Amino acid sequence: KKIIKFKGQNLPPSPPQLPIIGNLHQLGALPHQSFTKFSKKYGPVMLFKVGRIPFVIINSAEAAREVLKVHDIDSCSRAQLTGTRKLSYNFLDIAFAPYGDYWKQMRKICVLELFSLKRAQSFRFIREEEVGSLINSISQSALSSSASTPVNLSEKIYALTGSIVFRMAFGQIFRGSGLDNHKFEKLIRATESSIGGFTTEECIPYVGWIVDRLNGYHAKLEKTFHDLDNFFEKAIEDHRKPERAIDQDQEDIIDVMLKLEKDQTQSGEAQINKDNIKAVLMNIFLGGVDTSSITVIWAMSELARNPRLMKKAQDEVRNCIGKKGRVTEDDLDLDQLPYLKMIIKETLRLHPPAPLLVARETISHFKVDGYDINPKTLIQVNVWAIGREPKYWKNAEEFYPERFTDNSIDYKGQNFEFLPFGSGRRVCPGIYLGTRTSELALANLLYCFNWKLPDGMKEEDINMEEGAGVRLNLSKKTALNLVPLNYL
Ligand code: HEM
Repeated sequence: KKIIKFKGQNLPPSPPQLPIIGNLHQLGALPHQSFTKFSKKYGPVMLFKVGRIPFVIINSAEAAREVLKVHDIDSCSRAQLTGTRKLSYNFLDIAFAPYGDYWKQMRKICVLELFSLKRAQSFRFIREEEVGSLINSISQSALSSSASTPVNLSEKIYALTGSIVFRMAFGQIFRGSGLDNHKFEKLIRATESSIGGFTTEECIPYVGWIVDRLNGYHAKLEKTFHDLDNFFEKAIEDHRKPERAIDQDQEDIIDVMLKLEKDQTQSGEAQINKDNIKAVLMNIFLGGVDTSSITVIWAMSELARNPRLMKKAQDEVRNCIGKKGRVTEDDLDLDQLPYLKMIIKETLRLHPPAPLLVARETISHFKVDGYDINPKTLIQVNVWAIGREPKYWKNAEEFYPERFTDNSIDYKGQNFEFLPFGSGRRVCPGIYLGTRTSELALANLLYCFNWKLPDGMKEEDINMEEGAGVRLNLSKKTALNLVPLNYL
């Protein structure tokens, strides 16, 4: 039937497939890297199959523009997968909800209420306090002599973004929530590994369920759901308690969602209920914690490898801030730290936290680069490959923030050679929140400390390999350990 259906179509080229599994064996541990290699042979638009599921991989800015701009509406749904269905309370979230009226409504709430500029700025005190705690905790390891001990910066930065997102979503309850950083990280990792990917049964019908049963997929999914749900349930119920009275400018995400729920119930158009709130909270954890921490960790790794850039960045921040003691968000607003912002851009170019964006599912037929793309095809835009393509970037593999001097290339989704936040209808709504957190943390790390490599280590020894295994986000394989020396 399929041969008849697709007869006469010009499908994108594919590497040879094996029966049943298709191209599964060719994806490797880091699929974005495998796709980049294959595109040298098969071109910028390729068709892969994982079992029976067709994926189109986009590896050029021109093709990305065709998909995300020209055919945005034809390609802006999401696949309805088992793990995602469960953890999103049957697609009541924003990130994984299929395109339709429900998603449009949630996206509107998200843009106008949850992540608006005003709301994001109201969380400023949280970001500044938590960055302050990070600096204090590093200061304890940083004696002014060379006897300081290395700190595991990866762990510290992850704890920072975790605490910020936690407080934004739940108010003050992190430390009293019964979850410590470690348990919290485990829960997020478990959620990440169950979401966004397929079960074997989805790829290989009839027999795949045996593999899912043997590897305990469903039991793990149930446990993750149960842990997450218990936690959200308690947080929401705590917020409903009558004794909770807070000022409007101190509202967290749960407060805002509960207020919307109440308003809608009163006006008789109830759309939001507890499950919607839980699903949105899940998105905020997945979208907000890893992405910003990964950005700061890669940025510090690149700078530690390159003392010239590290000094230039520190000189900029220190000349601007003087003896004030801390960098605040006012300093970021005043456009006084252009080099710092270029470092964040360059980090997002070489190390985009979501190297393949979030897979989109096509709604209708369209053509890209002359190839037919059919409905129900998954599309993955390889922004990692596009960000390293010599056609768009001179000395593309080099970390060189100066490349952003005097040009208007930005990450907001209009420059298709640089798409760390995606583009079009599904573009990340957390751009401001994500970049603010990363900039503030990096600026303070550079301002407050001089950084040395642990004894016996040279710049070229810093391991810059990417970590495999997590489906959505691309972290550094090994932790970054550096020795802090107090500057002030
Ligand atoms: C450096 C930080 C961040 C990066 C690099 C990033 C990247 C992305 C990317 C690539 C997408 C998919 C876009 C697409 O499908 O075309 C996305 C979607 C999303 N992000 Fe972010 N993100 C960041 C921070 C955040 C933060 C802080 C939040 C919220 C607290 C957030 C919430 C979301 C949500 C809800 C979506 C789904 C949008 C939809 O499908 O309509 N992100 N993000």
